[in-house]
Amino acid sequence: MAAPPDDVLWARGLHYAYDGSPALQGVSFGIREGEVVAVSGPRGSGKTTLLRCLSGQTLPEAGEVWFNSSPVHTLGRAARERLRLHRFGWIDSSPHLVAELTAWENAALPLLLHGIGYRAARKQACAWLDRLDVGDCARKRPGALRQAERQRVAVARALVHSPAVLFADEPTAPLHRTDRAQVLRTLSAAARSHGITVVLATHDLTLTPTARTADETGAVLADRIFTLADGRRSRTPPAEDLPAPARPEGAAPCSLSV
Ligand SMILES: Nc1ncnc2c1ncn2[C@@H]1O[C@H](COP(=O)(O)OP(=O)(O)OP(=O)(O)O)[C@@H](O)[C@H]1O
Repeated sequence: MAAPPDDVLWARGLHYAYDGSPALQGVSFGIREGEVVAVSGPRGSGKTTLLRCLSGQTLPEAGEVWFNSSPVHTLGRAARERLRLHRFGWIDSSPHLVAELTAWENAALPLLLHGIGYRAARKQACAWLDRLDVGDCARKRPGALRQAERQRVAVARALVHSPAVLFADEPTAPLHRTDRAQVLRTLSAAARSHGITVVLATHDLTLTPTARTADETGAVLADRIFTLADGRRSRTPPAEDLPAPARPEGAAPCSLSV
């Protein structure tokens, strides 16, 4: 099947089931280079499974996933791991940092795994921590950081090697309301300023009483919203593919120097 010409990452007819219970039922998806797409839907609608299939962590039972000209769905485990290490970034809802390493060492991990020298890796990691407003935490270990600071370190780690595609799975779920919008704006602005494509799984506004504004879910920062329900793409307006609100150059508002 030929790739859509403008899509950096695309999938067709994805099916996946856990022990016979379907999580994805024929989902197709595409994202252009530099685009920020929010994957929305209620709990259990298949957002995480979709991101895992798109990023090569999970092989779909049927369907195709292509990253540029690479057929992710047919690559072996080692090739998919290389793809994830070099071309993708991943942010989870919980910041899984290495407790024994400092914040900058955690942020530098992808670079160190790429074989970049210690000094250069530290410089790049500290620059990202600065951009994400946690530069003063660089020498602290995760245990000495607040949850929001740990999540910013995890964001720095996901961006430090300038991945082609960043997958963010409910990255603000554990944060307080006041931190959510700021972390999302920072993430979005950092990705946009570096031309990084973003697939952001975010909970359904209507089902999340703690999220009072679209800004807190990332929806307002996205170029498009792709809505899932029961493992299928939801066709229910108005949530499907809403254009982002008009804003200069499509950029998210952000006061940080990213
Ligand atoms: N490891 C697993 N084993 C069994 N069932 C699973 C597993 N992971 C997910 N599921 C089920 O698959 C379906 C889709 O789950 P998924 O986590 O992809 O949805 P989600 O939209 O990300 O949900 P949430 O917002 O709660 O994270 C759900 O019914 C879920 O219970």
